[in-house]
Amino acid sequence: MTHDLDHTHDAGLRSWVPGADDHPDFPIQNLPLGIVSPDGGVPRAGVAIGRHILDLPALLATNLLSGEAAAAVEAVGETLNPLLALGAGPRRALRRDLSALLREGQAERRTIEPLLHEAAACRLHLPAAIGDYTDFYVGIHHAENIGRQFRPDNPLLPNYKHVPIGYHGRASSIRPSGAPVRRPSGQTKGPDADTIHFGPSQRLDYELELGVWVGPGNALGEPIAIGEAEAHIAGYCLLNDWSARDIQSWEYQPLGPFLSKNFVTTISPWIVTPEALLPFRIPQPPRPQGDPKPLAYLTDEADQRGGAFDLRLDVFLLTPGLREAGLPPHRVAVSNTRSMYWTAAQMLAHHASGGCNLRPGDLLGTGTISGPERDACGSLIEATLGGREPLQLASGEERRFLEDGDEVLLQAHGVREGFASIGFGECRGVIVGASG
Ligand SMILES: O=C(O)/C=C/C(=O)CC(=O)CC(=O)O
Ligand SMILES: [Ca+2]
Ligand SMILES: [Mg+2]
Repeated sequence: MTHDLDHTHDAGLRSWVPGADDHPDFPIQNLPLGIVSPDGGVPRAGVAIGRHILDLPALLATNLLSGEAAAAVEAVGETLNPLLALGAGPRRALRRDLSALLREGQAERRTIEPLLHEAAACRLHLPAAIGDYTDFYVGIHHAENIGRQFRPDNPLLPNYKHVPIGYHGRASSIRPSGAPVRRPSGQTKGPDADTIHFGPSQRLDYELELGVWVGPGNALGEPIAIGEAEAHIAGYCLLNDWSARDIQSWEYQPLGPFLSKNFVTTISPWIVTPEALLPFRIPQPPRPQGDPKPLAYLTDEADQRGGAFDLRLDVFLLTPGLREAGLPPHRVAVSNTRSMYWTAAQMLAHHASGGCNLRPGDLLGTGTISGPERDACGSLIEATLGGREPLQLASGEERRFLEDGDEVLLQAHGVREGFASIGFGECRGVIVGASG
């Protein structure tokens, strides 16, 4: 990696903000950036610290931020795009200053305390205006599992281990955590049916993914070298690529997913920075024997050494039956980003390799991240083997696919001995009935 662990990562670091040290997602070692409306006010930049959000424009007005950090906040309006565009320098300066200002023993505590909002009283928005969204397919276990269902004779197509496969998604329907997910209607054809039908999807599913936020980006026609790719990544979020499997299986050939995946995509609203995730970087897991070496434009020594992540991923399902019985959400899966066949840098370098320009605030999805086991599946179509083996819930309910009123919650956490654990915050959505 291009930078190192520093004092902001120390496990012993404590914050004066009440509750921050014990927060499962947002201790002082994380400091993710977002756009919030405190108490219905105008959207502005904020940083999550425990159960609170620090108002960044208000902090700027105190003159407590140093030059480069102040420039980062000055750039921001109602979206973080201008800050993402500045790249790593100002973002790191801001992290250093925030870490110092929120640290236990900070003499300016009395000045900063009034600038904190209770997160529960804030509305969280999309952190950036997303110009373009692309979804990859780097979860190799998912690709094998779902490939087996869509193409039993040919699950993993021959290009998979050479090309980071992706499809262009839809930016307009990306929503922050908590927004309702309306069941889409669409065209379907049962496997043995001879008629084609239009109506509400009967095989509604979720997909457990990470989102990758693009930073500075490239000019049209000027590819990003793999060794430079990290410098163009501004941060990460959780991403749920809601998918209507019945619509998908009928529409997807030969051009790929279209309406089956563009009705809504949910993301967690905090941008977790590459700096915060530094302790959880790992070498790229070695490719299985016999797999081809990636081409040179996808190969970088530093990326191989530390371009992958060790992040625990969880999927929970809360149904109306569980809710009414006062039972906890059902844990459907525990997975890990180690199952990514390609790194974020490889995704980004590949995307730009033909000259396509990536712009600040563009979003890349990794694709569904499933582990090899049944209880590590990042989608229901995998977990229930296409609906053949439904989930059995403590409420007595069964689930093959999502029903109206079901809520899906995704989580991601970095957990490593000797370091503070950090999380991504919430990525949740409740299914509401189809319109009309
Ligand atoms: O293999 C297929 O035809 C379809 C795959 C998907 O539905 C997955 C997709 O959106 C990419 C991913 O999430 O991995
Ligand atoms: Ca997907
Ligand atoms: Mg989608």
